[in-house]
Amino acid sequence: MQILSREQIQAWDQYTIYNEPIRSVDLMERAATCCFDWIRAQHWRGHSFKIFCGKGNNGGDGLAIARMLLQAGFSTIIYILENGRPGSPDFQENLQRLHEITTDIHFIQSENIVISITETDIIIDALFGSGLNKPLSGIAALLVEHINSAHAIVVSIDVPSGLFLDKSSKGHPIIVADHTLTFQVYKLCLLVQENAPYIGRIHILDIQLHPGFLKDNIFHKELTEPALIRSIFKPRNEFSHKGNFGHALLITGSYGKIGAAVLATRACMRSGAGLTTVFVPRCGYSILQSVAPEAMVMTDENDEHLSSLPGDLDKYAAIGIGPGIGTEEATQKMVSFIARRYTMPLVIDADALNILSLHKELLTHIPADSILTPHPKEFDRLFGDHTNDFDRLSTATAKAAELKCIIVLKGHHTIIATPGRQIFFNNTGNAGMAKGGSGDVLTGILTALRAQGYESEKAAILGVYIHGLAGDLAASKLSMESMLASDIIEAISLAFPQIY
Ligand SMILES: NC(=O)C1=CN([C@@H]2O[C@H](COP(=O)(O)OP(=O)(O)OC[C@H]3O[C@@H](n4cnc5c(N)ncnc54)[C@H](O)[C@@H]3O)[C@@H](O)[C@H]2O)[C@H](O)CC1
Ligand SMILES: [K+]
Repeated sequence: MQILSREQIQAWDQYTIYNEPIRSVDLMERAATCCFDWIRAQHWRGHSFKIFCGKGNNGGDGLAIARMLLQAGFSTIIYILENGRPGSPDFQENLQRLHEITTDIHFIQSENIVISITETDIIIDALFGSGLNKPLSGIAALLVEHINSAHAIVVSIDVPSGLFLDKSSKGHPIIVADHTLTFQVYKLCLLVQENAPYIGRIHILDIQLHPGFLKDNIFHKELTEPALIRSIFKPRNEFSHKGNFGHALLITGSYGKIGAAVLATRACMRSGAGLTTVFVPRCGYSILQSVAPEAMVMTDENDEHLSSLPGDLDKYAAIGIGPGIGTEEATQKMVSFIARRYTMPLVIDADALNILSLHKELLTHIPADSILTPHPKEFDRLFGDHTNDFDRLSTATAKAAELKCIIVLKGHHTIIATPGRQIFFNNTGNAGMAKGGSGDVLTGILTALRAQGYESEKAAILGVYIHGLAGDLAASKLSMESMLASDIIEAISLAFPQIY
């Protein structure tokens, strides 16, 4: 699914009106009908509706929904946030239609907001949608605060009012929704971590905007969906042998962090690599040999941390480096040598990223098409502090292009930024994966996919998806609270069949 900017969504609206063709007010009616159908399907009994409308088209949607609820017999009161100016034409048309069936329409025009909201109320938030042009202030801000301090279920239409679609709304007044009914496609503001407190559960309503618009335009942001994943996935040929699936090398572990090596190794083997070799300090030898007997183990001359190279790097189809390696001076030298001399793409994670942050000049040397997998803190160490997720996204886009690398910025919707300035938002995974070890598992999966011949960009999109899907399967069996990174590895076997 493409993710459109505010301007693109407005253009799509106009394209539909012109090409379907359909009158603007009828498109609003279609959008409102989708919302009404969703609301009715919730079977909220014993509740009454309080609908808060602005005077733009988001408010127009609210008025149309109010009419439908009243006609279906639901107790409904309408509140309009007055701004002293006429509403949009479609708002005015819907106000007139509503006047024909109710007088329960109230205008909010003073800072003294006395509307009582109880726990049995359902709030429909149709104050502002994609037309928001500045942070809410004055009566609008007070109204948002009033709604947020009540304990009613809040359903936001299109976006929670106060959220900008494409830029940060940090620190501004924003409705805290339980459900967001958004039209046609995801908006960027519904995918970034910083807005998680406001958006509740997202429901995409198909209001049948004209499909021609998607064919006639190019988009740079996309949600990864099963169809895309299936188009990337390469089924195994029956006549293949282990040599066809590549030899993966994992450069991992230090004293006290051999677990990271174990997790990355086991995830790599579970994700289809033909052969897996793991390079660890000597203290990791017996551990790896006992918990990962299918892997080959090579040890550094040092007991506790890595300080040398694991022989000839060119014989491996893919190399993953970083989980648990620490940042000892000798380890820094080893990472620096590999970053400078190796020419095939690497999967670079965890402490290897921290080492790059300590020697930023290395960034320009890392092999093209390498996959970097930072979480937000590692990302900021690499590329500088960011105050919000939108800025982080812009930097990821720019740096992926500049360094010709794939940047996998880990989060609720992990972001994959490509050298071609394309951004993919992953849509699998859950909060149960926010635990130590999950990242090591991802490194193993990505290295395995690279070893099997997937190009880096495809390996990143597919690997992040599989990782999240395995996490979802683990959570459904074991709960988000109790699942461990090892459980994600076990669930990889169940995740693959789901994308065949
Ligand atoms: N294709 C679709 O997605 C459809 C969307 N619909 C709905 O229309 C809104 C967008 O409507 P629009 O009139 O462009 O904008 P808003 O209703 O969000 O508000 C605009 C209104 O408010 C004023 N304003 C903006 N910011 C502020 C502020 N901070 N304080 C005070 N006033 C502000 C602005 O000047 C305008 O007057 C979309 O979200 C959908 O809900 C269609 O119904 C169907 C198709
Ligand atoms: K809204």
